[in-house]
Amino acid sequence: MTADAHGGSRPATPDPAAAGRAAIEARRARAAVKRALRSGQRGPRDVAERAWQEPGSPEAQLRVPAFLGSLRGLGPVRVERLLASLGIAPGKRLGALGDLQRERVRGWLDDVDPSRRPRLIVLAGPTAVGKGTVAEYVREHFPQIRHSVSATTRAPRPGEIDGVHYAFVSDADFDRMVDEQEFLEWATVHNQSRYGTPRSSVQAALDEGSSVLLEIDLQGARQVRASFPDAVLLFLAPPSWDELVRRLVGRGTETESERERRLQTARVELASQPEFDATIVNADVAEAAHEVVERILAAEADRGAGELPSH
Ligand SMILES: Nc1ncnc2c1ncn2[C@@H]1O[C@H](COP(=O)(O)OP(=O)(O)OP(=O)(O)O)[C@@H](O)[C@H]1O
Ligand SMILES: Nc1nc2c(ncn2[C@@H]2O[C@H](COP(=O)(O)O)[C@@H](O)[C@H]2O)c(=O)[nH]1
Repeated sequence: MTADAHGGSRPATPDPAAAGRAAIEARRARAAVKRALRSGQRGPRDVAERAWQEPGSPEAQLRVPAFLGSLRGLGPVRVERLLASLGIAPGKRLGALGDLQRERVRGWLDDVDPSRRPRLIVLAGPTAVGKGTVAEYVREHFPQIRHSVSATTRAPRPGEIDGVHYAFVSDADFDRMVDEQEFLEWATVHNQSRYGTPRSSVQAALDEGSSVLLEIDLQGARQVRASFPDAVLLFLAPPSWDELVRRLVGRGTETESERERRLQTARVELASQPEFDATIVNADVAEAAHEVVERILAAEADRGAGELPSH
């Protein structure tokens, strides 16, 4: 609103050029969602859930026929029949579906690809090998894969955001979370700080049909292996020891003594590679991230991950 000559207010003058630019941008964003669906880079379940969680998103603005028509093997005739059987009008946007229609879409998507099951994926490896960097690439390029946000008692590094990179908690809070069995696994890492994977958010993501990536240490990986035999354990290895040290020093976030402590743990972690389902060498971030995703997709197509047992 802007003030008028009489001190009142009136709606801001519409700016047709700005509105036109916004419309073009929105169209582009919807086209990107359709491309990702067509290429398999994003799954239909992920797109639908995003549409229902974020009403303003490009996913929510996508019309249902455009959404369905982007799935492999669905031509216009099958889309029309499907819309009729799901009781959805052709002009409807994905985000505007009612609860019953959403349930019908979910059920149909589950039937379409019953072989695909969400999996718990562990990405472990020595300090500074690039776990966080590779996980970030996966997060940016493959949003259908969820990432668990761990709780930790260590202090945030510059630029780290509470709730995004970690939930930074006090020792007392961590004790309480352990007592209340809130962690799916937890460990004291590098003999210094405690880190744990929250059980409830991981279970929620699996329930929504998404695989979940846990970026955790070797002790955590072993606990996951023991509790969830279906989990896939990936080991990220450096091209060489010298390169690992270069990356640790280059990151510049630890003191000399902290680096020494981390490198001691790294030797133990490197020796544990045979315990993992696969080793991926992180020479190039994009290549390593694509290999991680290929392993996840192969595991999803392989067999189901059951409910998380309570322990
Ligand atoms: N393929 C790569 N080539 C060169 N540098 C890389 C590569 N991958 C990661 N790095 C760099 O290595 C450093 C460590 O990466 P990152 O912090 O992701 O490691 P990490 O395994 O998560 O470490 P930590 O376990 O200590 O948290 C960063 O400076 C990052 O930019
Ligand atoms: N067992 C767990 N290990 C975790 C978890 N979250 C992170 N980590 C690992 O800790 C080290 C150090 O991390 P940094 O951020 O302080 O450099 C690294 O190996 C992480 O993978 C967790 O929830 N459980």
